[in-house]
Amino acid sequence: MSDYQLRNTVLNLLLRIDKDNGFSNLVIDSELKSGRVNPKDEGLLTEVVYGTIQRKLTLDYYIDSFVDSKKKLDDWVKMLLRMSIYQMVFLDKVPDHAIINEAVEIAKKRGHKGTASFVNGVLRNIQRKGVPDTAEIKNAAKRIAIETSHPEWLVERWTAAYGLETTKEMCLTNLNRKSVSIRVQPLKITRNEAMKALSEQGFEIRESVFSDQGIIIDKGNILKSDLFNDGFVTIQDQSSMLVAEMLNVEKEMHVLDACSAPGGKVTHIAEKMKNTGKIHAYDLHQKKVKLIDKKAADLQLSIIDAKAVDARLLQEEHEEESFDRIVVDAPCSGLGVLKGKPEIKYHKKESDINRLATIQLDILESVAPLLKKEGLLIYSTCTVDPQENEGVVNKFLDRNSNFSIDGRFFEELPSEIKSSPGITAAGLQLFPQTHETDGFFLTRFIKN
Ligand SMILES: C[S@@+](CC[C@H](N)C(=O)[O-])C[C@H]1O[C@@H](n2cnc3c(N)ncnc32)[C@H](O)[C@@H]1O
Repeated sequence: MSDYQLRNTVLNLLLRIDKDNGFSNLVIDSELKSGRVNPKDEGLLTEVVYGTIQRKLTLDYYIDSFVDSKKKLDDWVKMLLRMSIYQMVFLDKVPDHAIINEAVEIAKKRGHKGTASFVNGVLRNIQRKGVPDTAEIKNAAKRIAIETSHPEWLVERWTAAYGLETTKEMCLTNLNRKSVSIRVQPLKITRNEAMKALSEQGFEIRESVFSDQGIIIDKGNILKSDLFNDGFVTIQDQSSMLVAEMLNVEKEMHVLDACSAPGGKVTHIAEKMKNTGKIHAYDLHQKKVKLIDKKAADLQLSIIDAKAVDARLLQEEHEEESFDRIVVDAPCSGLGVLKGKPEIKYHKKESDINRLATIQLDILESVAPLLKKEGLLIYSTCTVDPQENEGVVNKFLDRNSNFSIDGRFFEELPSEIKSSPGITAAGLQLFPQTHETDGFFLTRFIKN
């Protein structure tokens, strides 16, 4: 693949992610798996696609200061400018003149001579004058929003909840690439055995403190390893591993996972139960239920019964007090996973949060009667938002006096996390900047 073809592919991927609301990680993975991209170019392709999405608002701020606001740009022209400026400003692998020449070539082929000279003019101007200084933006929230490419409403919302410094740190951390962590399937391999095998294959790895099944990968592509392809390990963020760790399951228990797809946590729970007992795993979408079945089959776990049912209607499926443990890993705004799925920050609206908080509470209330007395219920989300997290927990407690937060939850947390800044009476909010994880919330209720 020539440099020109590589840049054209990057542009196509970016347009696809933008137009179809596609998840960047899925779109990139499928392109890399297609075999069309030369392995030596994989790093640059991934970096430019992610980086351009991560920095979209910053890049648009730069473009706006060089382009007349009345000029209407085609989507592809704007995206071509964004990806070119991203490389010129934030990467130093390719010289500016080569980036500009290739952008002009693409513009010539996709548009006409006029488009090419417009693209050339904007990029040469930026090369000559440099990008505008964001320090001149007086309003602090607006400045963080532009500098870290987060929508202003989100910066204001986080600032109100966690303060300006924490918000700034969180927004900056969200610009970093996501670290990969994996979980071993302990019925097939021990963590030590997996670590030894990975080290021998040249991976740089560390033990996770979140789970005795967890391994952090500092270097190496796990998707290409036999351990992954043969179902000895699965990819899971360390924060998500806490759910099964804190659920305290035992062999032969009866467990409900109300929002289960694609099956990351439910398979971990099945491993903890040593593939004995029964887990009922639900998800709203039939298509996604297939993903749970596939993950369970890959990991050779047979106790998971997956079915498409709206979790708000589970009282029609099961009798009261029939489960020892319940997990509600609720649909949420996903604002904790912006490192890996940066496009989420542009698609989410503040009004989505009200709607999601209602669904989260409805699901909790629907499954609450199904839990046995003294049973444990974990509520978790992959978001950083006080309304969806502590807010939903407190509303649930107000309306369900037979439930309380299980105080042992805080004692049982891994020692490295016990004094985490995100601990409140309602549970544990993990921030992306604190423990090398996604932003994640979890808490444990006990039924009295
Ligand atoms: C955070 S994800 C769950 C991730 C999963 N627990 C895992 O570890 O792989 C939330 C899931 O809830 C599902 N969902 C959304 N609304 C639902 C509902 N009313 N009932 C059941 N599942 C729902 C979504 O389809 C999505 O797969």
